[in-house]
Order: sequence, then structure tokens, then C-alpha cells
Amino acid sequence: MIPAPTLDGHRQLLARSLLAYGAFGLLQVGYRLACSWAHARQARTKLKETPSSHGHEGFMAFTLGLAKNLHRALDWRLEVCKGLPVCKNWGFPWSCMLGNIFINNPEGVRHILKDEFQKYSKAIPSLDPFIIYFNEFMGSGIFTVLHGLGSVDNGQRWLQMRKTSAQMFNRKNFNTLMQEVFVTKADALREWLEGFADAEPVDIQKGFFNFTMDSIMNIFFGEDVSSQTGDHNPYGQAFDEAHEALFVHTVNSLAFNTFAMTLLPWPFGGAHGLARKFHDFASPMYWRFRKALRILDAEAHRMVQNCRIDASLSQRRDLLALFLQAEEEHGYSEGFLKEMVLNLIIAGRDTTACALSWMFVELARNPAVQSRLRDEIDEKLPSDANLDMQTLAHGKLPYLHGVLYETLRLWPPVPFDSKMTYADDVLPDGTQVSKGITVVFSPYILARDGEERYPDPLAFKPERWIPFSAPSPFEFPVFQAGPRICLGMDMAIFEAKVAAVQLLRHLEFDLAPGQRIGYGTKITMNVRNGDKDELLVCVRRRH
Ligand code: HEM
Repeated sequence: MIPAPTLDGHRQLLARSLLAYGAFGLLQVGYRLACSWAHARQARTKLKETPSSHGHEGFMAFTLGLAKNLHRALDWRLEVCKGLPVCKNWGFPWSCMLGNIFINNPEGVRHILKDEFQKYSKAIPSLDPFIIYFNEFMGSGIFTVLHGLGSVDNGQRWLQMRKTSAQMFNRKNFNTLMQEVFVTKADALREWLEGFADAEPVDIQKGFFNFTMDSIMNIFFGEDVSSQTGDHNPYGQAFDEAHEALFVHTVNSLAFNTFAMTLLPWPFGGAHGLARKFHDFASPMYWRFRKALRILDAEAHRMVQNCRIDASLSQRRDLLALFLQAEEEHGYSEGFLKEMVLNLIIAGRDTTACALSWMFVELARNPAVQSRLRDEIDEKLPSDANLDMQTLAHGKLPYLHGVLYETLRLWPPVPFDSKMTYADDVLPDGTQVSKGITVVFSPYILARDGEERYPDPLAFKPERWIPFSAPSPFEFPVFQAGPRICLGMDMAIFEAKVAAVQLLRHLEFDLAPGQRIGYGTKITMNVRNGDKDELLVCVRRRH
């Protein structure tokens, strides 16, 4: 008979188990660090000849500099990378995390976005704490899914989604709906702003975010809401709530997640380890994020179900209805539809609202530009003229087109982009890039550090786009470039033009005095007034 273990026996067993786990943990973390150190060393050796950003030679120097200058991150980066076509920025000495290669020349941008497209894709969550949460929000939709060597299916899922959405975007009935909706919603925005005419300043940026959300709800879901007049829009509200909570939680968790992913053993460490799960569980911001995701999911479910049983489904022209009309042929699941629409909303809503906000910053700052644009609109577009892709084309309203392109050049809504390298590579200038390194480029910096491309680069000059010839997407990667170039570029340009025309036909705008205009630090660059996300303008009726 085996004797029952004593209390001492239990203690000894526990102590031995802890010791064994400690040894296992040390070995595992040691092995992880050794691999990561060897990788970082190899990558650094290859980059011996590549300059660091000005004044940031040592480890962490760049990261600490960035942390100090977060409120003006883009301009700080422009200063420290100025004149360097390629430079390196190191984070930790023992890993490539927080380090990157910064590409500031069109040939390099072309190389990663087009010529060697297969080697450069989105980051994988296990290596990037930010992507973990972003993917929880977006699922594996068109915006987040990997392509090329980074993907398990050689990019087939991405290609399939790209083709499907491109087909829908090219449908004639979808395009006519889009045009009608933008005009109607821009008119609602004008009416709302007229309520503030010759009165107190109004946050026009809020108006633009409502305008783009209301338009998208109609074009994508067939739901007619008017946030300007206070309509309840649970999907839109949950979307904003999820976005905000995602951002705050990610930033607050960065230090902890970097520590947990690097220095804790299984089952606590790693991107999907218990430490991160406990940390999320204890964070009220994470609960806010999850609650908003549940509402988004329930709302999307409701809209899909309503659309399915809608007796007039065959006449509907919104994106969801077009997908459901094609369902028999393609068999789209509800999950696929919900993810697809959510991805398109995140791609298209904030970006266009940011573009419009910056356009009105520039119009309000430059009264001569505003007045010349109004003259062009008055002269070329009588008040009963239709607003469509043809009447608003650059050949018909060149100054409007110039104002918009100049806004996008100086204030690109996505000012920064990064890709991860999935195979060793050599950039066109000879820089050797190791697999696993992050490469970064910035349309904001390319436009401002390019005297030869844009003389007097910091000045707002719509004339530089007249006569218009489309810029190379590698010099002007505002909508990205190559096979993953933005799918909604024409839609966004048209939407911004419609809103500008509808507002300027009736109203004049000045900046409200006393504001400290700057930019936010999210993925999309909104306008900030000091520490608030807002753009206050004084509105006047035209006589
Ligand atoms: C001024 C407005 C816009 C700007 C500046 C813009 C910019 C961009 C950029 C930079 C990307 C690449 C992101 C990345 O992969 O890292 C992108 C992708 C994308 N955009 Fe836009 N976008 C705008 C409006 C829109 C609109 C209105 C839509 C349509 C709803 C849209 C749909 C998409 C889609 C579907 C992708 C993913 C394409 C792919 O990965 O194959 N965008 N956009």
C-alpha cells in the first residue's frame, strides 16, 4: 500500500515544482532573448553604413526622443530625419522591437509597396502589441489581413476580399446611390452649420465626422440616420466608443505588454499569454472596448437580418443589399458581411472627415484661397447644377481639385505607415534589410522634406496642382500605392468635394480666435485644439 503524502511531502513537491518551473522559465526566456539578440545583432551589422536619425545614435535614444515629442511627433520626426533618404532608429539593444528603418524616398516606397510587394506586409500580432488590439476590433477583414510571404495562403484571402469589394464599388447603381447620399447629407451639414451663422463658434470637425458616418451608414447599410439633428445611431456611437477605448487601452498597455511579451515565460508571456489576459481583464478601458464591440456586433446582426427579410431587397442599392443579392451565388456568411462592412467603415469614415477638417483649417487660415474657391464654384456651378463625378471633375473645377490635393499633401489623413519584412531584402539604395524588421514611411514627411518635388514645401499653394497631372503614388502615397492602394480614393475625393461645394455656396468661415491648432496622434490625423479634438470656426451667411 502506498503511504498518503504528508504535509511536508506536499510542501516539498510544491517547492520542487516551482523550482522546475523557474528553471524552465529562465531557460525559455533566456532562449527567447538569445534568439532575439542574435537577430538584432545581425540586422544591426547589415545596417552599419546606414545613418541613424540626426542626433539619435544610441539605443533607445530615438524612442525616448519620440516619447518626449509625442504631441508633435510628425514634425519632430521630420526634423530628425530631414535630408536622409533612409535612416535607422534603434529601440532595445537585445531586440528589433521599437526599432525601424525609415524610408524617405519615392524609390524606396515603390520598392516596398509594389516591386517587392510579396516581402512586405502588415505586422503579425505576436510581434506588435498594437496590432493585437487592432485585430480584435477589425477581425481579419480586408484592412488587416496579411498578403504575400507573411500570409498562410499566399494572400488569397486578401485578394478575394479585394476583388469582391472592388466589384461592388464599380456597380453603377451603387455609385448613383453614393452621389445622391453625399449631396443630401452635405446639405444637412450645411443646415446644421447655418444654425450657428453669425453666432457662437461651432466645432466643424464634429460636423464632418457626423457627415461621413451618416453617409456611410446609408451607403453601406441602407440606414438613414441624421446625427446632426440628434438621431440615435447605436452603430456609429459604438464604433466611436470602440475606436477611442482601443486607442487609450493600447497606449496605456504598451509598456506592460512589451514586458509581458518579452520577459515572461509560458503560460504568462507572449502575445496571447495569461499576463496580457489578466491585464486586460483588470482594465476598465478594455471592458469599455469589449462592450462597444458587442453593440457593434448586435447592431450589424440586426441590420443583416432586416436586410435579408426586406421585401424590397432587390431594389436596394446599398452595399449590404448588393452583397445579399449576390449571396446565392457566393454564399457570404454573416460574419464575413459584418467584418467587410466594419473594415470599410474604418477605412473610409475617419480618413475623409480628417481630410475635410484640414481643408477647412486651410480655407479659414487663407481667406484669399477661400474667396477664389467660392468664385470658381459660383461661376462654374449654378445653384441648380447637379453634383456628380463629372461636374466636379478636376477639368471642370481645377481650383477645388488643387485645394483638396494641397490639403492631402500637407495633411495626409494617414500620415504614417509601416510594413514588416517577411524575407531578407535589399532596398534600391543598397540598404540591407533583415527579415522581421519594420520599415516605415510617411506621406507627411515625404511632402515636407521634398524641395525638389514641391518647391516651398510648407506653403499651402493649390496652384501647384493646376493643370492637374496625377502625382506618382510613390511620391504621394496618401492613398498608399501598389496592389493594396486605397479602394475608396475616388469615393473620398468626390465626397470631400461635395461637402466643400455645398458649404461654400452658402457660408463663409473664419477660425475662432485663441485656438492652438495641432494634430492628434491616432492612426488618422484629426485636428486638435490644445488638448481637445475639435476645430472651432465662426460661420457667416453669404450675402
Ligand atoms: C481621404 C480619404 C482616404 C484616405 C487618405 C485613405 C487612405 C488609405 C490608405 C493609406 C490605405 C492603406 C492602409 C494600409 O494598408 O496601411 C487605405 C486602404 C484602404 N482604403 Fe482608403 N483612404 C481614404 C478613404 C477611403 C474610403 C472612402 C474608402 C471606402 C469606403 C476606403 C477604402 C479602403 C480600403 C478597402 C483599403 C484597404 C485596401 C487593401 O488593403 O487592399 N478608403 N486607404
